Amino acid sequence: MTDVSYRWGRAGFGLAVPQLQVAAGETVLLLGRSGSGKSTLLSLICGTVMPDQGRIDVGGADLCTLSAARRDRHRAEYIGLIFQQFNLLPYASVTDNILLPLRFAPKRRGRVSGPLHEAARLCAALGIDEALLAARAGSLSVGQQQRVAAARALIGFPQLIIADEPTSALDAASQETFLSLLFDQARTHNSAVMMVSHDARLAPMFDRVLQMDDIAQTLPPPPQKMRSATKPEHNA
Ligand SMILES: Nc1ncnc2c1ncn2[C@@H]1O[C@H](COP(=O)(O)OP(=O)(O)OP(=O)(O)O)[C@@H](O)[C@H]1O
Repeated sequence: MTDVSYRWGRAGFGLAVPQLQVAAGETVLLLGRSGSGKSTLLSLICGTVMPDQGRIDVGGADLCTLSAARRDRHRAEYIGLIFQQFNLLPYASVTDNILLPLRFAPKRRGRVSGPLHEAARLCAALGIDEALLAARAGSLSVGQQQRVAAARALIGFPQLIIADEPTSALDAASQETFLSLLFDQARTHNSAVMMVSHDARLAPMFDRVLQMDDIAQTLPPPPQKMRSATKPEHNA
């Protein structure tokens, strides 16, 4: 992204990012204090919020030039998402959850010759027991759900995997195991991974570590209008 700025509402939190690039296959950790705008930045990269100015290139297209419907399709094709709460469909099976993005992304679907086989392969690679493939996603442990969410993001190997605090519910050893399994899969297909966390201890596992304070500026609040100077006074 280049020269991007965004403000929530008229006078809400504002963020400016002069330059941010992620190379193919790169793993990037984005660190920053609570409220510094990490999730806002991820929403801009995903095209779920549109910048007030600037360019955001994902998969060879400037998101700002796409209609809302094309942006949704573009996101499904080029970005795999792992949310903090995983956002799995609790009543659907593990397999159906993993296959879901392929419904909205024909190019990703085209890269998967046998979807059921690929879902099972990803599960095995990420340490999900084969017996769980038919289980309801909502019946799984937090650690298992996180791996299913990773398999869903990886299927069809989009160019970019975005992960918003996906390991915050796990202990340190489980976090490391999860990340190394995720990175092994992403690297085999040159998918980049950009992950947000509060936890600087994860830094050595990543190719590059970015601090919000170094890549983004918080915008000052817009000037208040001088309402009292123009408003007629009422005498009681
Ligand atoms: N939907 C929204 N509407 C209005 N303001 C919002 C919205 N989402 C976030 N903000 C504001 O943007 C600022 C940055 O929030 P954001 O969630 O991006 O930070 P963060 O670094 O991800 O925080 P955390 O680490 O606590 O998740 C906050 O002041 C927040 O109130």
